[in-house]
Amino acid sequence: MMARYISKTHILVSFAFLAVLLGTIYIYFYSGYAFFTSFCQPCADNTEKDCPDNSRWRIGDLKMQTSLKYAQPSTQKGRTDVNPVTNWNAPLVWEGTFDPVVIDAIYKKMDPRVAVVVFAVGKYTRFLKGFLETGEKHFLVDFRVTYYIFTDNEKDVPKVELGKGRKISVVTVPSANRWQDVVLGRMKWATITIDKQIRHEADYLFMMDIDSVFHGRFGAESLSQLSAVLHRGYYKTTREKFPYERRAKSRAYIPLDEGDYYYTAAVWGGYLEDMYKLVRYCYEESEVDAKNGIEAAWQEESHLNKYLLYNKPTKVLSPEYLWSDYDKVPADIKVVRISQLIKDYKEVRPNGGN
Ligand SMILES: CC(=O)N[C@H]1[C@@H](OP(=O)(O)OP(=O)(O)OC[C@H]2O[C@@H](n3ccc(=O)[nH]c3=O)[C@H](O)[C@@H]2O)O[C@H](CO)[C@H](O)[C@@H]1O
Ligand SMILES: [Mn+2]
Repeated sequence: MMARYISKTHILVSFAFLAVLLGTIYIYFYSGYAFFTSFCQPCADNTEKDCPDNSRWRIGDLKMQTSLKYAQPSTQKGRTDVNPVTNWNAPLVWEGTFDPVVIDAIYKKMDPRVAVVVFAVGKYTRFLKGFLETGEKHFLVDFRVTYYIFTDNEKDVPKVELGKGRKISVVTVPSANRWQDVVLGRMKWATITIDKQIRHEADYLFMMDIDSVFHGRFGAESLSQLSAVLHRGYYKTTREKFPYERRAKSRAYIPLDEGDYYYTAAVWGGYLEDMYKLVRYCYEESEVDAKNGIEAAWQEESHLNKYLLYNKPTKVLSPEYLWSDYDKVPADIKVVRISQLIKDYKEVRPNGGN
């Protein structure tokens, strides 16, 4: 009787042990596989050796030191003239929706390596000095920043004094005859260079136009997995007026009755691998368009807007994060953090036009 009882228990325990063992083996292999595919998939040649672990830096616990002094946040008072949240519950960042003291205290603990990709091809090298000098005053001050300057003219890259932990890295790219080829070429050369170099050196990446000057704080409040900026020209416009690509033949096509916002392609940022995926998407989609004999209305900006409609950004930045000297500053823009310069399009671009 006792022997039979023991053997029953024994069998049960053995089964349980076997189940746990098989489960563990399955989870180990399955999640190992999922992990492998999730971070190696974005690599161009899909080989393991070219896939460094860029999951190291993530916006993590929002920890802050003790004894930091700052104004108490209110549950009642805040911006009421603008909407500080999207309908998918992501922050929409405006002056007055964050406390720089708190944000800096939190994000400096995380200390990401930030890459800024800018192109200065042809006559656009003239914008480098102003961009870099003002960037040093206002852009992620005290953070680790590397400006990747893509140019066809290395000798026109100015010497600019950089803060501690900040660098310039020059990448040579070919000249172009059409400005459209430069703006679309950005997606191609950025894809290649992120793949080869930048992903080994950075955790976070911004893509920016060079024809701009910083005027105010552009800080860690802008960081998230994927952050996009509202285009200053369309942030109060109904969706059918957005300058999305409207021809169904293009991969960037968006129908008139769809759309959240119109985002600019002149400032966008995110975790390195998320940005890599998006930059590469814009490159590949524009290649498909080219094969079909079409170029999207606003080049990579059209593809970017298509992507962000169906893959929502985790933070939306107000037009404070890219204004333009062409436009008067309205009352709801309390701070112009960075602004596009007025330029003579005909003179500065290889094939004129705007
Ligand atoms: C505010 C905004 O929405 N900007 C977009 C708008 O820019 P813009 O009209 O401001 O275009 P742009 O002339 O600044 O060109 C975009 C960027 O490409 C680079 N560049 C361009 C031409 C050239 O000969 N050499 C050179 O280096 C440079 O970094 C420049 O800042 O339309 C472009 C093309 O559709 C892009 O989508 C821009 O992001
Ligand atoms: Mn521009």
